[in-house]
Amino acid sequence: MLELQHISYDVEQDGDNKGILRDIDLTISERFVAITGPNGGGKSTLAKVIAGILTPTQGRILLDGEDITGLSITERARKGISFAFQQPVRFKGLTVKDLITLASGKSIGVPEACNYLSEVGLCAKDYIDREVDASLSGGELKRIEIAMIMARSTKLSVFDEPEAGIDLWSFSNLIQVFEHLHEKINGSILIISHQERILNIADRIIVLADGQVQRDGPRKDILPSLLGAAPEVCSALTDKVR
Ligand SMILES: Nc1ncnc2c1ncn2[C@@H]1O[C@H](COP(=O)(O)OP(=O)(O)OP(=O)(O)O)[C@@H](O)[C@H]1O
Repeated sequence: MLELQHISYDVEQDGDNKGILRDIDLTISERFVAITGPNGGGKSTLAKVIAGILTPTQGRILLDGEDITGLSITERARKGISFAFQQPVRFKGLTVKDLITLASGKSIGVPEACNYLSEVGLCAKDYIDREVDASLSGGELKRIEIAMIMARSTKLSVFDEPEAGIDLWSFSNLIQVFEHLHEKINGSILIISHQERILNIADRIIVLADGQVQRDGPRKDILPSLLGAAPEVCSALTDKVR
């Protein structure tokens, strides 16, 4: 269970303090939680604060009751937080199999590594020995990153807009991947998304706007109002996958 207690994140702008996150209080224990809301609302910043990439100006973060606010990304990863970037990282010199094996933390054979690739819709034999370098497309890289997170199977997996940079055809496969993850993952998935089809598989939806939690509740209570909602939320929901 992840607890965010009075989390604020300020930046200095033109000599003033600008509140990017403002007094956020959330407890996340559901299996699949989506964070959505208008552009610039603070979603990516919140994901980075959870992963340990940014340190909050105020507040505490607890994972299963343990205060992890002062821990680095690596220490948090060890405690069981995985983070998938909007723009995945390339690892020159390592193959796809190397990365999946590293992520799983144990020695796994080619068939098992291939299973993870198949689950994210990649034809395993074409990818298993490929180097994770600039020759992979953004969508391929994103799916490899999701396969790594599946192999890690941590307490909390955070995905920042997994749909970004993925074509519509691959996006349909990605939805299936997340539906599958929802069924089989042991921990929680926290996913930042503007996509109705992703929000549609969430147990809970949190709407972040202007650095604050604007709405929060079970999908059935939040999604209908979002779909008929304020213009800026609607455009944020529809603008993203092109
Ligand atoms: N280091 C920084 N300095 C100044 N402003 C910042 C900084 N980091 C973030 N911001 C601003 O904070 C706001 C929130 O940014 P963030 O990326 O968290 O939004 P988001 O909800 O993820 O947006 P999107 O839906 O467009 O991805 C934006 O207005 C952004 O420009």
